[in-house]
Amino acid sequence: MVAPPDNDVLWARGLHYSYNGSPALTGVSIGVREGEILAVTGPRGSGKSTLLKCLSGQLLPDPGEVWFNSAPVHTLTRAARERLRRDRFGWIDSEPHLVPELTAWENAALPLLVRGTGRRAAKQAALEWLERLDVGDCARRRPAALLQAQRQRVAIARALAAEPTVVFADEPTAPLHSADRAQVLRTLTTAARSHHLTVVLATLDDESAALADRTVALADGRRGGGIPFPDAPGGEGRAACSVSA
Ligand SMILES: Nc1ncnc2c1ncn2[C@@H]1O[C@H](COP(=O)(O)OP(=O)(O)OP(=O)(O)O)[C@@H](O)[C@H]1O
Repeated sequence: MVAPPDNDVLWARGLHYSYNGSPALTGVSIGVREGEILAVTGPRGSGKSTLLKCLSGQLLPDPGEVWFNSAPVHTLTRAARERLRRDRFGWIDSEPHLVPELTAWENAALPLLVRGTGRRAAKQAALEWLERLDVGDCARRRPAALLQAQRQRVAIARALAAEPTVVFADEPTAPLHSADRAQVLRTLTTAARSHHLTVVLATLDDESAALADRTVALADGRRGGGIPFPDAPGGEGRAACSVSA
């Protein structure tokens, strides 16, 4: 096993993953640099979600290696991977999946509370993020009393309030209308830049991908190629793409 390059917070090599014998990833390698926003694009079924789940330790590649800093995620026990996800990673799904019995602020504070942060500090962090995401006035309501778009904003606040090292966002604006989509994505990317978070964003939509520093395209579980941005001559900067298959 060879450790990843120093400037990659996440690094994966030769990822394969199959669901009941049906291949979803076939030899994807990728490096994600600290503090960058990386968009993973590709049509439905191309393997974006599976890649994010392998990178975040939810799924174990077979075969393949995933490293988070100097930790070989693919060799960690299930309990160690769960700790890593709880303490260092945030996850935003295309559906909000909130706890129905808890209010919006309690949902947003949940990862901090689980991690042992005091209730007052956790509440304050949750309320700040709910405000930033324009759902501060929903803080005391339960999910059933919220619109789907409001619930999704609460789920995004929940991922960011815990100040993870890496945020995995799997089509995070899918339940939002297009006007909301741009605003929420901008909030997410601005927050990532100001808090120096690394973001891996799976998206079907070119507008969302354009907010990223780099884009990696998947097709049929393999690398499709990076989409060059106009302001990145020579394939460097925003267009540089370290995925290979
Ligand atoms: N739980 C599962 N069980 C069986 N097959 C699955 C499962 N999840 C994904 N797949 C299959 O794996 C392949 C890759 O799916 P994946 O969800 O990773 O792609 P995706 O690019 O994220 O697609 P989408 O945009 O629709 O979410 C697809 O063929 C999909 O049908």
